[in-house]
Amino acid sequence: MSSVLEVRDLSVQVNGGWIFQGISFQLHPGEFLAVIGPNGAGKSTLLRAILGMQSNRTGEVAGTRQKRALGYVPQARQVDADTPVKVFDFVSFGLTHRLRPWLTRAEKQQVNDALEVTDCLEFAHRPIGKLSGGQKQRVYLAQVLVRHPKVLLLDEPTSNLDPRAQTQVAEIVSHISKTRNVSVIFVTHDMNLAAKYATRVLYLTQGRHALGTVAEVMNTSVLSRLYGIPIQLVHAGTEMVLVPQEDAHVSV
Ligand SMILES: Nc1ncnc2c1ncn2[C@@H]1O[C@H](COP(=O)(O)OP(=O)(O)OP(=O)(O)O)[C@@H](O)[C@H]1O
Repeated sequence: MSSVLEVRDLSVQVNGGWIFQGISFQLHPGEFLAVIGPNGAGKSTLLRAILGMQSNRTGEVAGTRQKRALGYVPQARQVDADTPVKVFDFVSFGLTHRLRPWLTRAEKQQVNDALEVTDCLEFAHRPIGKLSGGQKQRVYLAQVLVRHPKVLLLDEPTSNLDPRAQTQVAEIVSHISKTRNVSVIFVTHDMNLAAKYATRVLYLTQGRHALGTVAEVMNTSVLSRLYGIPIQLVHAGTEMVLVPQEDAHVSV
């Protein structure tokens, strides 16, 4: 199967230290790659490096000649509560070559399609500033989907959302990935969310990384190597929790 994106030996160095080093992977159509790791591990830096927005990058990114093939939603986008722009118009700003003040019938259909697949139709004519955090995340997703990207790069689209809204966003992204063959790079802190939806996981921490299926990466030996200390992976019901070895006696 041909890949839509190929990352070869990607490294970023800042102030003489490596944020990450030698990351290589191929992303296939419809794949859902979760990038996980603690604060400051370099997850956002990795997305920026893939997009060519990061200085001090070495390595290569191939397979995406057209910029619009990449749909990027950066971390923590902010829209002022008083912003009067209606959701429909906000999503239409994502259309390429939107230089005219009107939309063609085909463009309106594109916007409606993006609103529908992200479950935003019911508030399409409300001001975006008045929406909840989860609703806004879906609108940001719709704004990039309107261009029919081949790859979605989503930087923590579920942070600061309650569990129900997190699941709703992840379900929508997973559905788009499966039904439209869109590849996804989904940054999250939440390894349980990653384990539920990802076909592969890239775990970053302390300049080290591991890439593979959930079972290949989310295990005691790989995590202990990444963190450089013995780590136990404790299963608490349906959830996984990382426990440093000295605290492994903690009952859950
Ligand atoms: N251009 C730069 N100049 C200086 N430091 C940088 C630069 N780019 C990234 N960094 C540093 O790289 C590290 C990784 O940051 P990054 O935001 O990628 O981590 P993250 O895993 O996304 O964190 P979080 O989960 O908190 O969002 C941080 O220590 C950050 O300060």
